[in-house]
Amino acid sequence: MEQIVIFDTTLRDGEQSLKASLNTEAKLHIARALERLGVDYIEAGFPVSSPGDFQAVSAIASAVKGAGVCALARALDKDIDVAGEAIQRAERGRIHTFIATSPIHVEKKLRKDFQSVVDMACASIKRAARYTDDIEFSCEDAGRTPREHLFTIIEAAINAGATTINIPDTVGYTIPSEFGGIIADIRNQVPNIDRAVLSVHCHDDLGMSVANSIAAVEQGARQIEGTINGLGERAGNCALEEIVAILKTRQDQLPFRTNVKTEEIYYASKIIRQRCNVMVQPNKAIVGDNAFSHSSGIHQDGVLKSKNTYEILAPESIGIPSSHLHLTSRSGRHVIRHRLSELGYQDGQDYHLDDIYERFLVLADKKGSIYDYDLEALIFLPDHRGVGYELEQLNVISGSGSKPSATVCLQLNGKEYISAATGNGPVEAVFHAIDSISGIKMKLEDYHIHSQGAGRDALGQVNIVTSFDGRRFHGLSYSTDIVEGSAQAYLDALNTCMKAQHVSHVSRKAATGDTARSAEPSA
Ligand SMILES: CC(=O)SCCNC(=O)CCNC(=O)[C@H](O)C(C)(C)COP(=O)(O)OP(=O)(O)OC[C@H]1O[C@@H](n2cnc3c(N)ncnc32)[C@H](O)[C@@H]1OP(=O)(O)O
Ligand SMILES: CC(C)C(=O)C(=O)O
Ligand SMILES: [Mg+2]
Repeated sequence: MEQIVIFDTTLRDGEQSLKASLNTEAKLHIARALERLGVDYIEAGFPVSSPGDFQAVSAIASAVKGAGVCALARALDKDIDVAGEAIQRAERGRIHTFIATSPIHVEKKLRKDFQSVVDMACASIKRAARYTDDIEFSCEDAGRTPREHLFTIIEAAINAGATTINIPDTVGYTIPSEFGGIIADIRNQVPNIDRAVLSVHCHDDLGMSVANSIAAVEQGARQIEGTINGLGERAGNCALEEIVAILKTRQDQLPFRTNVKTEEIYYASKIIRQRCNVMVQPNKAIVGDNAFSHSSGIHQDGVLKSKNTYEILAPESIGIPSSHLHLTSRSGRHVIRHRLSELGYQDGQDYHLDDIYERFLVLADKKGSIYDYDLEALIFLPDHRGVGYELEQLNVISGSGSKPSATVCLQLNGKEYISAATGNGPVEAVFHAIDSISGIKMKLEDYHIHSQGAGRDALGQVNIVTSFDGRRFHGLSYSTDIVEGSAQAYLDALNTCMKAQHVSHVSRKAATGDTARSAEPSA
């Protein structure tokens, strides 16, 4: 199988797009991750641009042994000399020199004619040969350069000593069939093209950088340039993790190999996110948070039955420990049972799926995402529906300068009961209102609230111990709203108390004919 050379320019083109440039330490950290990943070349920087970048490129050239280290230079003697010096210590040092070839760039930016550009390119390549025999030449804005000009400058560059010819679509202007056509024409029309490796460097302005690079490979390009996470000028560069994953997944269409260790992709992506302070969108191919996460019930069911129903490559092959089944109100029963069984709970023994699923949907509609602790809360949360007081509505007014008050609406046996009360705080006001409905004044012995999970959508777990008539009752609730959670926990204790009252009432009556206090509502 033929090899595709993977040329990483995260530290050069990627770095150009950052709000703050990287220091040597950060660049070295990223370079190590890229070396671990197995890219063939690391374009470490543009040494003439600043003393700091010169230092960073030199440090990477000294430290990295597992990849070639490349330095960028304009077609100017000064740039070439500084680049040559920076890669001096590299085991495999490359100089990458470039000059724009499109009429727009030549005339408007460089303010030269095309022949001067060809001359500058050849002179800089010859100068680079003083430092290394590994010389890359790029025709900047090749995507908008007339074919004849491309053929002319490429032939001249190879004759001057360039060993890699790079065709950048600098402004991401071309479409795949067009870009593939440029590569095919270069291969067919440039007489000495076999003496160089043909490379491509695509930008993503129209979202086609990866497709254009693949089209180029199909037409004979053998080096792909890009960045991890698709970092780079404007809309970014071709995302190398996507290229490598495509080549791995579609061997049937693209029989090429790379030296990249795909299991290192996720690690490199994370290091680069953190060091560059640029996160990736959740739905980013290969490395986004959702790239291996399944959210809808039908997909989750499919993946649980056979992963390849919805996964075309294994997350482990990218270095992601496993795919993730994201629980939302679009999830179905299969995935709930699966996750609970992974957590050690058995349907029928610890919970009843239909029952928990109904409550799962209510919570998921409210919270958005459901985590393991939410599921566990659903198991342990007592369900008094239909067998005690249920909270219908709760309104609380609380703030500095006013006495906290609460209006509570409860339901019991199909009837609604409403009461309002004040308290020292909103929770006490709620408890007073509940007391006035039930007519049972439980004593609050203990009240604990703690967070299940972190973040703004964490669940508040409320544990309450009350006492009444010499007995203690435990109340528990989980809620995203701690006042509502307190009401639910208090009702839980109240409902248990009412059951106990009923039992003792019946048994006492049976034994003595005594009339114990009834727990019927007073409102
Ligand atoms: C497509 C790309 O990504 S190319 C790489 C782009 N990366 C960068 O520019 C990052 C690093 N750049 C820098 O630090 C600075 O721009 C430097 C050090 C390179 C140059 O700084 P300055 O000398 O102040 O020039 P400035 O950046 O303002 O302008 C660029 C000059 O280089 C010239 N130039 C641009 N490309 C080339 C080239 N490939 N070969 C020769 N000259 C070039 C421009 O015509 C302009 O020349 P002028 O001053 O005669 O008009
Ligand atoms: C320096 C060159 C290769 C470049 O980054 C571009 O043209 O996009
Ligand atoms: Mg570029």
